[in-house]
Amino acid sequence: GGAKAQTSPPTKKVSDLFPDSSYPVGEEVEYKNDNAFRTTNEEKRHLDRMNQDFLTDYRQAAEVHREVRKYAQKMIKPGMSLTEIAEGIENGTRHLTGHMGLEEGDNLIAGVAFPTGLSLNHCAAHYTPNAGNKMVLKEEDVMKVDFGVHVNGRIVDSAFTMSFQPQYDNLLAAVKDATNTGVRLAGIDARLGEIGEGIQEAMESYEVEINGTTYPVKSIRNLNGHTIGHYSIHGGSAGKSVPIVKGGSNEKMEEGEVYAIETFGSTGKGIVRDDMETSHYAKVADAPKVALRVASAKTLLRSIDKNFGTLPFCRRYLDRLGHEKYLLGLNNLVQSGIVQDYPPLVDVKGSYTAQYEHTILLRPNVKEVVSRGDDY
Ligand SMILES: O=S(=O)(c1cccs1)N(Cc1ccc(F)cc1)Cc1ncn[nH]1
Ligand SMILES: [Mn+2]
Ligand SMILES: [Mn+2]
Ligand SMILES: [Mn+2]
Repeated sequence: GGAKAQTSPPTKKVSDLFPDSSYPVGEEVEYKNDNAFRTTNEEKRHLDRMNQDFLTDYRQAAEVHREVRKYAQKMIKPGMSLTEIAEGIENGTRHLTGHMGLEEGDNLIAGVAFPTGLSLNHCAAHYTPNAGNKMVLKEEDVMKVDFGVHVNGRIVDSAFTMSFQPQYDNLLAAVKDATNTGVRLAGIDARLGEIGEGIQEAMESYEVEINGTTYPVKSIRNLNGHTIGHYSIHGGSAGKSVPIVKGGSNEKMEEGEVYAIETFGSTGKGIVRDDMETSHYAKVADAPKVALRVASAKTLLRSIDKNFGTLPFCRRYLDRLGHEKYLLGLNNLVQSGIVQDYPPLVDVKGSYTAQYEHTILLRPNVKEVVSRGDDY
């Protein structure tokens, strides 16, 4: 394409590709039934027009996400190390937002919103390589690519699954269908429990044959979608969860909320537990002011505050900022309740899990699937 086309690897800021902040609007879906009035209601449209900066920031982050994942889907091949995959995605996000995140505070303006999840096979979420990781993507792997982009704290949390053998196609189809069902059922006044029921029904209508054995696809019952707040990946203490199985709460979705609709399918037990070495961490929003005994914990906490705030980070990001021998301090911050650790979440060994995730905006007059692309 002309001057307006993105390079591969992606290097051009999207703010240069879309002058006057004219980023693509996400998929707009009208509200149904009792909320259908919102489409034309002047007061709701006025409220929406008042959110221009919020919408522009969200759409810029979403465009970065689409362009980076398009590159990732093309470049990721078996034989590549997980580290080079993660760094390729993170550097794409940094170049396209124009924020490399090396100077203090820079990553809080725009850039990487949380660690690049590259969870394999029975591992469903929160896995990214730590320094020294030698893992290489294999042809038989099922990899969940879950990464975040933010602009001024407006976080796009979106994920997809990559596989290289057709035997996994039905597993991926089940989860893509389940996530799209969740996106369709979501809306102002939609009840969280009913969304979970619909997701599970779609998910569990599939089966998949892998290496000669046929498995029913199960919805992972202790994983869920979630609200997203300003610089807050799970909507903080008032955050809501979107179940992906029946039996959830009667609570309703509300006007102005932002949700990550994510579903996970599995050929295993359909339950995950913590396992393996932790890579993902985040400062707790209303953390207690604890007197820190460990000196290194103090300097580390100052760096976390200045570079990530409450955005999740991983050990590789601390390495990149020049921190060394920080593990004692980091573990002290976790023990003190100042930083939350997010260990990898795994189903049983030998099982296969898949994920799709979109971020949706419950605007006053319309539902916008801001992370929608022509890929998923
Ligand atoms: O499972 S969560 O911890 C959660 C918390 C409350 C409801 S769901 N989590 C939030 C998160 C935690 C750490 C991260 F580095 C990034 C995100 C969901 C998620 N993980 C990846 N994409 N979405
Ligand atoms: Mn900028
Ligand atoms: Mn995610
Ligand atoms: Mn999420």
